[in-house]
Amino acid sequence: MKRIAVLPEGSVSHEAIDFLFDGEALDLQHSKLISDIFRAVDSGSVQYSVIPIENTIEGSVSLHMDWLVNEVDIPMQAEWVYPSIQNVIGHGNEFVMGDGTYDFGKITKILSHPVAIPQCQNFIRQHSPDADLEGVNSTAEAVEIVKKNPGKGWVAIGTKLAAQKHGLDIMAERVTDHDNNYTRFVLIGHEPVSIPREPDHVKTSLLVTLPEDAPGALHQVLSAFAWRKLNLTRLESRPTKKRLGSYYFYIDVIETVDSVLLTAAMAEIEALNCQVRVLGSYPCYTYPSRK
Ligand SMILES: O=C(O)C(=O)C[C@]1(C(=O)O)C=C[C@@H](O)C=C1
Repeated sequence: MKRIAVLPEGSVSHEAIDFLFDGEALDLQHSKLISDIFRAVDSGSVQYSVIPIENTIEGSVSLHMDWLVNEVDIPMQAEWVYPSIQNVIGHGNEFVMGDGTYDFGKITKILSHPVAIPQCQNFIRQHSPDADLEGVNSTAEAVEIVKKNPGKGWVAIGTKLAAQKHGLDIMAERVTDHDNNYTRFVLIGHEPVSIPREPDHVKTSLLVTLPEDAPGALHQVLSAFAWRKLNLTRLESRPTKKRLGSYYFYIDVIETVDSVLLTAAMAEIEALNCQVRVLGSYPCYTYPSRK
């Protein structure tokens, strides 16, 4: 049975890993902190860890991308996209009105993961503009905190799974600003992983650092992919954190790392005095396609 570190029961990450393995029995080690989830592979307590890296509404989960690059050296072994369906969860009796609907104006505090709160801005602005907003370690933790604090007017933004686990009410369903709210997850680990279905495609993630003061260097890097007709699906700059104005480029390519074309492109980029680090070459799965 695969041992996998993941955020607490009822988190979006938990729902997402169950989807990836399609009901396969897994030995899930739930941890409260994403930092512990990153470290779990290196400490040997698990084979793989589940890391959310990008969201449709919020974009990159920068903290997690930075951890992948700066804090650990663990390859990505699979990527999948899963819907982040967020709901308002609370002790319904604190807010219920005579007609059975909820008075969201009575909400004093909304707790959730800092990435989930901005996904629901419109709902919050419209229904509970005066509520305090508090970011916690996961959507599941937010639901647990609300459960333990009845009578205070607190609600959480989280999954139905978490509401069920803690016996709380779903006061409003699907409250994200856009229906197509998906999160991209990666599985990191030192060994390739077997997943019980065919991937949609294979991708390689590269981290490219340009030489200093080299005008046109990024253009030349991109040309190495372009003239080989290699399909890039992500290009993002992040600060190297070494000095202001110094960046690395995070590049995803739809190709396996050992393909002739990508090997040649990487050699060309290195010949430009760029540093190239392979963060992983892995199968990708898209919800809900099940090949
Ligand atoms: O808090 C959770 O439920 C998580 O799985 C974490 C996380 C994230 O870090 O992006 C995952 C997806 C959600 O959209 C919001 C939060």
